[in-house]
Amino acid sequence: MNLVEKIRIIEDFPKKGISFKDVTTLLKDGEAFKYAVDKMIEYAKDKNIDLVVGPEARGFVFGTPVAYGLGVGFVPVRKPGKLPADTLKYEYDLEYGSDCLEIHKDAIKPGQRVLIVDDLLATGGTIASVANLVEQLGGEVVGMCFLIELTGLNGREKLAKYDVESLIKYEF
Ligand SMILES: O=P(O)(O)OC[C@H]1O[C@H](OP(=O)(O)OP(=O)(O)O)[C@H](O)[C@@H]1O
Ligand SMILES: Nc1ncnc2[nH]cnc12
Repeated sequence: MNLVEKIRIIEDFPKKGISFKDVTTLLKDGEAFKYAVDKMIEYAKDKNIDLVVGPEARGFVFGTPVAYGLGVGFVPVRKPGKLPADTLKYEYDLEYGSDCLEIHKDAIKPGQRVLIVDDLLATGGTIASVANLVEQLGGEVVGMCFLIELTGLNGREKLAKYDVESLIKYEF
């Protein structure tokens, strides 16, 4: 199956100069969605994963079916103020300003093997922050899997010490 055909590209969204890769057109195609999730499961199945971790919001959409397929739990990394129990916070820089992500302090036990899943790797800022939170809790990031990678933004450089997989690559 050619997953590229399932991604809608909207130029200059959400602002001028951004070529937005819309995954909703893939998600609404059951066969394509299953194929993409199955490919992610295939990548992870021999890595002895204990937990899948995904960032809000599109990381939930791909991370939860991958966790289900691997027969393991899913841990959400959320935007500020959304998680009810004690959290660990990580603030990271954006092109303009900064953002913050949170994880429950009791979400990961030291030594657990973690797969991080998200829909898209751009600058790598989000997932580098997710990996930092996982490692602060003693988790071991044994793989990262994305539906889409924007290779021109060099997100992999931020993730150089990790095993990174993406199913679809665009330059930008
Ligand atoms: O590699 P980066 O430069 O960090 O960009 C990639 C992130 O950007 C999007 O999340 P965002 O929070 O923008 O949107 P969402 O809430 O729709 O997931 C996307 O889902 C990735 O998580
Ligand atoms: N170009 C892009 N398309 C969709 N989601 C994104 N998140 C960051 N950059 C993106």
